[in-house]
Amino acid sequence: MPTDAAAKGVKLERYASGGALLLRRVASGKFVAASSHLLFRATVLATLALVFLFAFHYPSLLSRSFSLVSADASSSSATSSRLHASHRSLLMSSSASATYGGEKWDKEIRRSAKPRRDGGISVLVTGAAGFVGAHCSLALRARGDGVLGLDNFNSYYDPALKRARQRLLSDRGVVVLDADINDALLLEKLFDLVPFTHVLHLAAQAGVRYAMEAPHTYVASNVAGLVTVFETAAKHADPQPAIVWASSSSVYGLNKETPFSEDHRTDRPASLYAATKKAGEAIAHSYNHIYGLSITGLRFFTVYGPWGRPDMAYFSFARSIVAGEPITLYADARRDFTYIDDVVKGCVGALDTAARSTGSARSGKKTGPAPLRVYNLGNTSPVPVTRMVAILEKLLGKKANKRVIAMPSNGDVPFTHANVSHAAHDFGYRPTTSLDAGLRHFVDWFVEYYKLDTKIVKAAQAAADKKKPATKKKAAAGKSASS
Ligand SMILES: O=C(O)[C@H]1O[C@H](OP(=O)(O)OP(=O)(O)OC[C@H]2O[C@@H](n3ccc(=O)[nH]c3=O)[C@H](O)[C@@H]2O)[C@H](O)[C@@H](O)[C@H]1O
Repeated sequence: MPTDAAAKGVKLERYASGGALLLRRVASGKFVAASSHLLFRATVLATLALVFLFAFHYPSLLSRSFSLVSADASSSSATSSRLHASHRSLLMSSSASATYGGEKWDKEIRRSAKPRRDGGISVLVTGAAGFVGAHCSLALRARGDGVLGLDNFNSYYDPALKRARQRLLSDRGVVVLDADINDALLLEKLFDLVPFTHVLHLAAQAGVRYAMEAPHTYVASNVAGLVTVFETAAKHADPQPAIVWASSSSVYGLNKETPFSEDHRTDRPASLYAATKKAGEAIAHSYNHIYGLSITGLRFFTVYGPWGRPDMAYFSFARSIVAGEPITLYADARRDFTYIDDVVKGCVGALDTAARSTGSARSGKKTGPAPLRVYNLGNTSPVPVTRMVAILEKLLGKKANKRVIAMPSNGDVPFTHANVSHAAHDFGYRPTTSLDAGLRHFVDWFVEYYKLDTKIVKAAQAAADKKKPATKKKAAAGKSASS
């Protein structure tokens, strides 16, 4: 009996627990039903919210108007956010979108692009809020040419500086659109509105060493973006414009022959940046060959000056010297530093001597061969980076906290030196600015732009002038001192 009772007890317990289980199952069944209902409602709501957000952020896809591209101006300079932001902004629009088109917009574009002198040219400048782009746009506008700029304002470096350049251009009547070179529809729209005689294509992902951190941004901008510009110019623009674009001294890569001449080997790039520029030169060849596009590539040599790029060594060193932060110098590095005004003269010379394209977007045929040119735009006098730092120290009145290390394996090359005889022959390119004179212009601008203590800097510059022998003093005073 005790065993029976015990067995019954176990059974009862089983029934009881079975009942509880049943009850729990019934309850959870109701719960599941109730939750699926809720889940269903939540999904519907979330879908509606997403559709709304999508429509709000991407009006271009729904309305067939054109979307503006602009990078997140407030993003920090931390590498990860820079990487993310610049990659995103190369191909996508960000939260700050707006629409293109409309009578007023068309009128603004036409007004900006219209030459104001007889025989003036009409130039679409890509990367117009960039360093070289802004200077070239100003120079073209100053002599009465029509200029329309575009720039994606990505945050590879401080977009506030790009906006300041945009304001400078706007004050002189040059419109710089927030737009990306990968936006083919926008480019087509611009070519529909304006019969541009020239495209000065300067938009690119710059920087030699950053290519190791963000390789795909280089492909998106320097390869895909370049193709989009060539495609539109070749197949849509009527008439086809002549194109002048920014290649780089970095294409010489591991070349050891000096000074670097356009005839030297360029098939051993040392960085991905260099490889994308070299790819650009090959792509230019094919568009010239097939479509009769007149194309000129300019190999820039470490361009510096006022309104420059904060990622470049001379600029970031100046900031670090002022802030008392250490700088790292790569031992024995030398560069053919080239002053911006000299480079601008080279760009304008290349535009003025570019023969017309020979193709037709309508027929898809070319009437004959069009020119394909490439030129070095350098200073022809390499200077050790240590010397560049010494000049900055003198001009800023402060010693740098230097750390010298062997050049790391980061895509850098130890030495550049341009032979510019082709550019000199074809459009009279003659660089005339010494590194002392050019850095002085840079420091004057730097001090004013960042509202630094001018008194300290002026005193340092006066002291430096006193120490100089008379002939050098004269050379440093002029903007176009000989190098
Ligand atoms: O001619 C070009 O085609 C390229 O020029 C520019 O590249 P670079 O000549 O490498 O300029 P930049 O970075 O200012 O370094 C200058 C020097 O400082 C040395 N350098 C650099 C950094 C550092 O921390 N320490 C250092 O010694 C370094 O070893 C170098 O010797 C453009 O950025 C590039 O976009 C492209 O246009």
